[in-house]
Amino acid sequence: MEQAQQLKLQKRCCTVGKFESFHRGHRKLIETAKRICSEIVVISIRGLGKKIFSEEEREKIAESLNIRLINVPFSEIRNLTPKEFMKFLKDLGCSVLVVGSEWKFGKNRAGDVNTAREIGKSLGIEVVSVETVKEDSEKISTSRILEFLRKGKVEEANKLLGFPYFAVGVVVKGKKLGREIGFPTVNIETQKELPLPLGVYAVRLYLGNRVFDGISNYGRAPTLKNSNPTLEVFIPEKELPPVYGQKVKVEFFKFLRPERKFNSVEELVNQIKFDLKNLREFWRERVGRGEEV
Ligand SMILES: Cc1cc2nc3c(=O)[nH]c(=O)nc-3n(C[C@H](O)[C@H](O)[C@H](O)COP(=O)(O)O)c2cc1C
Ligand SMILES: Nc1ncnc2c1ncn2[C@@H]1O[C@H](COP(=O)(O)OP(=O)(O)O)[C@@H](O)[C@H]1O
Repeated sequence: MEQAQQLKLQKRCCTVGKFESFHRGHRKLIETAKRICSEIVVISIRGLGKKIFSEEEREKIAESLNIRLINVPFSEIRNLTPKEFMKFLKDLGCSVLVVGSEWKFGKNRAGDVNTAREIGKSLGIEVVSVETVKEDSEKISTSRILEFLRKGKVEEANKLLGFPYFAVGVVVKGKKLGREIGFPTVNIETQKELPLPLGVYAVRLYLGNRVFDGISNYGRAPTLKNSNPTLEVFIPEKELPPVYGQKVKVEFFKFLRPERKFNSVEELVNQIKFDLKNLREFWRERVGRGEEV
């Protein structure tokens, strides 16, 4: 084996932060770490800031990135001085620390990358800093992504994330009214409250090892039900197998329109037909732009 490769195999790269969303900034850190180390540990400080994924969803992302995710409550580390914090990393077996250039750490955020480098020398931890990843001259952050999601700006949020925003949930029984009006939907109980405005979205449904393009209504269905906000997905031109109790994933691509209360079922049906036209248009444009289908 080549010597450089052998050295890489012995190294454990660690990276520290909230890591709520694994956005493009976070992923640049992980990619940098993967070039240096064979093992990557993401030390995720919990209990700070805004959330856009459930814990299980974050674990799924970590799995897909082939990294080890260690969740550490903020209360456990909040009083550690920079020196104590670096010692904590050493005890976790970190030989390299990969962080963003603006990273601050330790009690009262007293330490920065230079402090880490200095302390790291005596502990045998190499510190690698990564330049801030920006979009439109502004740092990519989970709170920026959340702002976009809250406004229904799904495409903008996805651009910062670097992957489609998604929700995992379990298929539950609906009222079966959808079937009566010609649009049977899969009703999904999500693990988190969606930060999205109530309305209609272009989505992709992952069911076992099958993937379906679909349209979802996230809302109360005020025309027929007036329920608590529920995520429902209709798959055009496909008959789905019975899936109650199954875990599914829904990826969001575009907000098509806000949810409305219609005066009659006929009006609702006509609107859904129009939504389906818009959905087809959306996928066509996406293919036209050369984005993956
Ligand atoms: C694409 C789509 C858009 C919808 N938009 C609305 C809407 O704007 N307002 C509304 O009251 N119901 C709307 N619905 C209907 C309800 O979301 C729901 O499908 C219906 O009440 C059936 O519920 P069930 O699955 O419990 O039977 C829409 C459904 C679909 C598939
Ligand atoms: N846009 C970015 N570009 C580069 N590194 C980033 C970016 N955002 C966060 N990081 C780094 O990722 C690690 C985790 O940061 P985190 O606390 O999750 O940041 P945020 O909440 O701003 O997304 C830190 O080392 C931080 O410096």
